[in-house]
Amino acid sequence: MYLSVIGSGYVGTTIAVCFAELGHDVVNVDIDQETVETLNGGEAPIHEDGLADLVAEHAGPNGTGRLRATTDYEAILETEATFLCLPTPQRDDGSIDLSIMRAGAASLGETLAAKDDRHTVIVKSTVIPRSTTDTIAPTVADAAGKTIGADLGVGMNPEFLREGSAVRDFLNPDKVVLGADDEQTRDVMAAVFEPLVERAGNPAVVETDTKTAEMIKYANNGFLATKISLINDIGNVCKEFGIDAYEVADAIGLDDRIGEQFLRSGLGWGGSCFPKDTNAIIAAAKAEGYDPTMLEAAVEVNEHQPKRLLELLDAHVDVAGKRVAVLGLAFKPGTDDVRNSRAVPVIERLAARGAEIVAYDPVAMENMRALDPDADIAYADSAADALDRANACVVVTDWDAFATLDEEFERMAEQVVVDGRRVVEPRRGMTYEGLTW
Ligand SMILES: NC(=O)C1=CN([C@@H]2O[C@H](COP(=O)(O)OP(=O)(O)OC[C@H]3O[C@@H](n4cnc5c(N)ncnc54)[C@H](O)[C@@H]3O)[C@@H](O)[C@H]2O)C=CC1
Ligand SMILES: O=C(O)[C@H]1O[C@H](OP(=O)(O)OP(=O)(O)OC[C@H]2O[C@@H](n3ccc(=O)[nH]c3=O)[C@H](O)[C@@H]2O)[C@H](O)[C@@H](O)[C@@H]1O
Repeated sequence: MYLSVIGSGYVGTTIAVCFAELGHDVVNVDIDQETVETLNGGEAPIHEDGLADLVAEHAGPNGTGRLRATTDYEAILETEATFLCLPTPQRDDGSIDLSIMRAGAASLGETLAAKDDRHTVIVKSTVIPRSTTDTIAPTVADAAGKTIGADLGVGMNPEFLREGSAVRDFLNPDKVVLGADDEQTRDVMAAVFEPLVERAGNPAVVETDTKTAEMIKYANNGFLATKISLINDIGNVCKEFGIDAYEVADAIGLDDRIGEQFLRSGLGWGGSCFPKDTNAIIAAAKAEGYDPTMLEAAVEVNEHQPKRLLELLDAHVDVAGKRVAVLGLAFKPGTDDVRNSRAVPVIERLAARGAEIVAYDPVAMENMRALDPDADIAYADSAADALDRANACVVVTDWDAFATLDEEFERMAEQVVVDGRRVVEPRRGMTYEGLTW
């Protein structure tokens, strides 16, 4: 099929190149000229394992030609279905901001006004229940001067990929959720995903309506975020008793009703989605008159973890005027994304204490510098350089590279290490504190 994907970020680029890999022809529409030129040059605009090879294979001068990018929405006219992969950030009050989705939907509708045959729009972005039917579909239809159902189908297909394993996750899903409110749209969505379902060994295909598909996404993220906050809450209890929360987690993970994944207690969750999606569904539920206590508690525990890390540091070092090494800036290993990274509140608290901050991350330093250009942070070329003459070290991201550090700690003025991610091996002469172990 000939598909269009609006938005070429972590999700849009990943699904566009994977759809090309699956045999579809794809045009990626983005407003960012640099992103478009990077893709058309056969290079990946984001750092994701396996993405660069697929982009080189399908886009650019030496590619199959199945993927191209443009800033021109008109390119959508020749396609059969369009995925909307636009940002759905949070407002200051935590509620979802659909303004970018509405802008993209309006541009899409204006373009579709010139199309004669039926077109299918598939919302990929994470949107609160009823957004597709009450906001996005009407915006497209009004701008196109078309009728939902007759000449316009609008469906919802939530995405579950994780950053750092985006390509692998998309090509090996545990489920494909097809949210549609009419059979014709559902059939088009099933046809789009048919090559993926076949290649991925027949994962579950969940066919439902659009608002249920929207909710499945929030429930998925809400459950995962709450699972992490629960193991962090239990981890904080363990710490008070001098118990290793990881030993406890290993044991309870053997119960297949709990499962061993997402039991790594520590600094908690960051990223572009868990924070905004938990806040968005909380705000949406409250607007409907229900107060989701558990989800609110998950957010509260998560916000507490950076504070606990600094309390452990304070117990060993008064960092005022002292050099503190921050190891890790990305919100998790395997990505250069710093959106809502736990490094941000940790660095804020260190700065508030008057510490001299020197940070290192294998790939995310440029993004952190761009996120907060005025921050008084020195950036080191290596973990060893960050540790040089430091009076303390806090570990924020569980990069594998930090697990092998050993004699580098000799360069510290004082070997005080507070580990937020259970990644550093304690060594002789080191004052080591684990956040929940
Ligand atoms: N990042 C992730 O791991 C996942 C994100 N999602 C959801 O997918 C959606 C997109 O997220 P990301 O890909 O992370 O966003 P992103 O910020 O990485 O990419 C968004 C892209 O849209 C482009 N854009 C903005 N306005 C536009 C417009 N009017 N027309 C065309 N392009 C426009 C931007 O230039 C950017 O390239 C969000 O709703 C997010 O919650 C869902 C699953 C995973
Ligand atoms: O909607 C999204 O954007 C995505 O959000 C998460 O994916 P992602 O945020 O990329 O990364 P995760 O691997 O889920 O980690 C999220 C955060 O939880 C933290 N985490 C994860 C696992 C764990 O055991 N403990 C823990 O603290 C990580 O450090 C990270 O800060 C979900 O896992 C994806 O399924 C979803 O599609």
